[in-house]
Parts: sequence; structure tokens; C-alpha cells
Amino acid sequence: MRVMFSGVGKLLSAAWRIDARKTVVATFLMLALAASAALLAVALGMMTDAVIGGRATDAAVLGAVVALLAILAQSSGQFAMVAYFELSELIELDLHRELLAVSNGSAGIGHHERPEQADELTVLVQDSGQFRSSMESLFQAATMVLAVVLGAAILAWQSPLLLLLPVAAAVPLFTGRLAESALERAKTGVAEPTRVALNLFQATTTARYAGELRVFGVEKELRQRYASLWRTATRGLYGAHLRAMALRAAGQVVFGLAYVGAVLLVVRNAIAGQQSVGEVVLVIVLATQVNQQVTGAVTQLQQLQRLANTYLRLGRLRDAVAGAGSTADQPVPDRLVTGIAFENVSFSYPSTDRPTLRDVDLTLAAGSTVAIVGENGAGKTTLVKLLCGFYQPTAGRILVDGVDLRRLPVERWRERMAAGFQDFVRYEIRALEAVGVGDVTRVSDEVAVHDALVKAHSTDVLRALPDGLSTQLGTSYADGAELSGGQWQKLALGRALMRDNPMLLLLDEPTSALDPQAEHELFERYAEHARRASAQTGAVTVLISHRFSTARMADKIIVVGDGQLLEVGDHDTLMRAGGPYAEMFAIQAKAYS
Ligand SMILES: Nc1ncnc2c1ncn2[C@@H]1O[C@H](COP(=O)(O)OP(=O)(O)OP(=O)(O)O)[C@@H](O)[C@H]1O
Repeated sequence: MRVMFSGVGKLLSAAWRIDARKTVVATFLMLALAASAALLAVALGMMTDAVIGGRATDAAVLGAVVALLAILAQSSGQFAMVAYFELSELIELDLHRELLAVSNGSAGIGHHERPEQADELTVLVQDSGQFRSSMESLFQAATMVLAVVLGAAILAWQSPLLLLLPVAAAVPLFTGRLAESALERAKTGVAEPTRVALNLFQATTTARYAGELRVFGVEKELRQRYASLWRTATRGLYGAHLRAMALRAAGQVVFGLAYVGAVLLVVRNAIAGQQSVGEVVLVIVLATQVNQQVTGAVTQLQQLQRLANTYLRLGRLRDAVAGAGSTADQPVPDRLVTGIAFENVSFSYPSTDRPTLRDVDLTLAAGSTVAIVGENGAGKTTLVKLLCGFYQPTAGRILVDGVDLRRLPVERWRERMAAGFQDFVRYEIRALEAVGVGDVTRVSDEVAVHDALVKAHSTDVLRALPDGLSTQLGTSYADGAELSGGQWQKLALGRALMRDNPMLLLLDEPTSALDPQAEHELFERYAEHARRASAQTGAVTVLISHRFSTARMADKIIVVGDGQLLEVGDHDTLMRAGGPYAEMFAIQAKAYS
């Protein structure tokens, strides 16, 4: 109950914050609706007595009152809907905004990988379609609860025994709540197969994967897996739905018995001459209303409880994502003087206890270019993710000019870095902005975007764009241009080079779609530029590449294997050492010769 009240409180305060006037209008109309239903029953009872007593004028006036109240009962609901319809939409937007903030607003990305938080997010995303009906549920539930209270007061005035009727109405409410809790528990229990099924569904309906799925002929297998996951999820939910149905039915039976008892009571009183026919009509009409209102209230309160659970989940997720709070108390330096150092860094991803990096000690000197090489899964990208502050080391520290990275405000730190990722985003917006977002302050600056594309050796992409930088990208739009993998990657590379003078440039295989010669030339030019720029900012450039012809140009080469540093040095030193680097270099050189 506390959860429900707190959810309702949050919803009301959101409605008030969004539009106080509409909230007041909707509340007033809701009160009118609640009162008109109960008064209609009273007026009907009085009119019946007037008709039976032969009081024509009274009967006519009361008839008009009945008609007016009936119109009010019908139409105030419609007017209230006009008031809360827009509020509902605004509240839905507000909740979506909050959901997006919780999902994307944190410094780290660990909550997407911790199963319990990923599950919370799945349920929230699934329930987000119901956010819009929350305001309607609140007003309808409040209307019905108020109408029941008013009806109860009138029934008690008729006969205190009749008060048992609204009391019995509480039974289906209670069993309805029990049913909803059982469903909620079941939903949480099957969140994991649901999440996996949704991922599969997305993979099988995304144009990007369509070709590969056909070539490998795996659609059938994926469909079977999808069906099996839904079966698991449905089995889990089926039992809970049955229990919920039984609970709700039991509640309704209790109320039904009370209703029959109430009608028999007033009919007996009327036969004994203790009550008028009008009073019998009043009680029968009111009891019918109470029955309908209780049924409606149960449904609406279930909706409200769902909403309250949404707020609860959002709160839990927000707290978990916020974590221990920021530990930043140092400014980000304007330029690097000594560089960046990994001090005994170990790291395990949130979803696993297995360490991905172990005891990494490493210095990235200010002004240097550094290449990281190693086999697939060695831990190269993980080093970059730690430098971005997506995760905190599980043990050890990363020092920026001697200051722990945790003590620097992560947003400011990221403003001073530029990055090109292996898993870059294909922004389906105008080409200009798809590159410009690399520096949001200059997102539509054509000169800056053009310069970035020149730096990235990527101006040839412009030839593939019918309207140049104004071209809409992506097949989601009828007139959108679809690019090749390499062309998308070139735009991503341009994006990575948008920021002027970053202190840290991270290039995680951003050039894998380019041919080795183009990658070599690009990095050569870039390293040259970086060396000059580093005089101003002490910039460190980190490149991950599987191509040794590119990696050899770096001042320092780091060889990673199974989460540990195997070797560190420049090309000549490592070749002389005859270790893993020399071995891998020789294999690749042979393959190309
Ligand atoms: N989000 C994650 N959660 C759990 N484990 C992960 C996650 N990302 C990577 N790993 C694991 O960490 C290890 C290192 O991954 P990483 O991406 O750093 O390798 P890499 O050297 O960059 O490989 P590649 O050359 O294939 O890109 C791998 O075993 C991988 O399975």
C-alpha cells in the first residue's frame, strides 16, 4: 500500500509540475463525476416516491434533475478526459525522459551488464507503453473510490447494515492487489528469458543482420530459440495468471453475495412498510453502481499499482546507477605534463568474477603515440574502456599526471578526449551532423566537419552522398542514403577527429574497413599531426590495430595477452627481443609478402 501511495504521490506531483491548471480542472471534473453518480440514485429514489405519491410537479422537477445528473455523469467524464489526456501524454514523456536519463545518464555503463539491473531495465522498457494510461487510471480510480465512499454514506443513511456492502467491496480490492503482486513477482522471475527473447527478436528483424542470417541459414534456429524462450517466459507467467484469476474471482464472489443480501434486506423492509418504494429503487441503483465502481476501481488500482512499481523500479535503478556518487575533487588539467599511468590495475566486468585485466603497470608518456596489439579477447578494448571511465578498475589506479582518474570529473575528462570505436554508431541523421556530433559545440559547422574529414582521409565519402553533407543517412528514411561499411566507418573516423587538440585520442580499430595501405598512411599523417599538437596539450594517442605495419610506427607498442602486458617497447626493441611481438610481426609480414 505504501508503494502505491508513494507512486500516486509521485504521479500527482509530476502532473502538478507539468501543468497545475489542467491538474486542477481534471480534479474538479472528477469530483463532479463522482458526486453526480451518487446523487442520480438519490434523485431517482425521490422521483419514484413522487410518482407513486401522485405529486406531479415534484415528479416533473425531480425528473429534470435526474436527466441533468445523468448528462453530467456522462459528460464530465468526457471533459475530464480532455483535461487529463494531454497531461497523460506529458507524463509519459516525463517518464520516458527519466528512463532515458537512468539508462544513459550515468558516467559508467556497468548497469547494462549487471543481470539484475539489465532485467529491471527490460521490465521498465516493456511497461513504458503503459505510462500514458497512468493519469487516466489515477483519475478514474479516484473517481470510483470517491463515488464508493459517497454511495456508502447514503447507504448507511438508509440502513447501517447496508454499510456491509462497501465493506464487502474492499474484499475484491484486496484480492486484486494480491493478484497483482503475484503477477509482478512472476514478471521479475521471467525477465531474463524475456530480455534474451527480445534481443533475438531485434536481431531477426534488423536489416543489418538480414544477409548474414540468410547465408548461414540460421533464421529457423533463431526462431526456435525465440519460441522456446517465450515458452519458458509464458510458462512462468501462466501459473501466476491462473492464481491471479482465482484470487480476483474469489473477491468478486464475496462482493456478489453481499449485493444479493443488501437487495433482499431492503425488499424485506419495503414489504414490512419500513421503507418506501423510492428507497428500494435508491438502494438497488446505488448497490449496482457500487458494484460497477468497485470492479472499475479494482482494474484502475491494478494499473496504478503497476505504475507505482514502475516508479519503484526507476528509483532502484537510479540509485544503483548513481552508485556511491562522484569522487571528483580535482580539475582536469589543461595539458598533460607527465602522462597517464596504469598502476597495478586489475579489472573484472560486472557480469563476471573472472579478471579481464591483471596487474597492469603501464605508462603512456605525454606527447607519445602508443599502439596496443594482441590476440582477440586479450583485453585491448578493455584498457581503452577504463581510460574512458566507463568502468572503474577493480584494483589499482589510473593516474593522469599523478592524479587518480576517479578524482577527475568524468564529463570534463571526456570533453578532453576524442575517440573512434570498433563498434561505432551509424547515426541516421544528416551526414553533416553524423560527423559534427564528434564535437557537439560545432555539430553543424561545415568548415570544422570538412576539416575533420580531411584529417581522417575520408573526403571521398562525400562523393557517395547525393546532397553532400546535407544528405540524410540511413534506410529508415525514404530518401536516406545507405552507405557501405567502410563509408560509415570513414564518417565515424571523421567524427573521432572533430575535437581540436584533445588530450587523449583513442582509436580502437577505427580503420579496420580501410585497406592496410590507407590505414598506414592515415596513421602516419595522424601521428605526425599528433606529435606537433602534443607540444600544446601533451596529447597521448592510443591506437589499437591488428595491423603491425601500422602499429610499428608508434613510439611505444604494448603487447597484451590474456589480460596481462606481455611486452612493452618500440618496434626495433621488440623485434630485437624476439618475443611474441617479433613472432606475430613475422607471421603477418610473411602473409603479406
Ligand atoms: N561487457 C563485457 N562483459 C563481460 N566480459 C567482457 C565484456 N567485454 C569484453 N569482455 C571479455 O573481456 C575479454 C577482453 O575483451 P576485449 O574486448 O578487451 O578484447 P580485445 O583485446 O579488444 O579483443 P578484439 O581484438 O577481439 O577486439 C574477452 O574475454 C571478452 O570476452
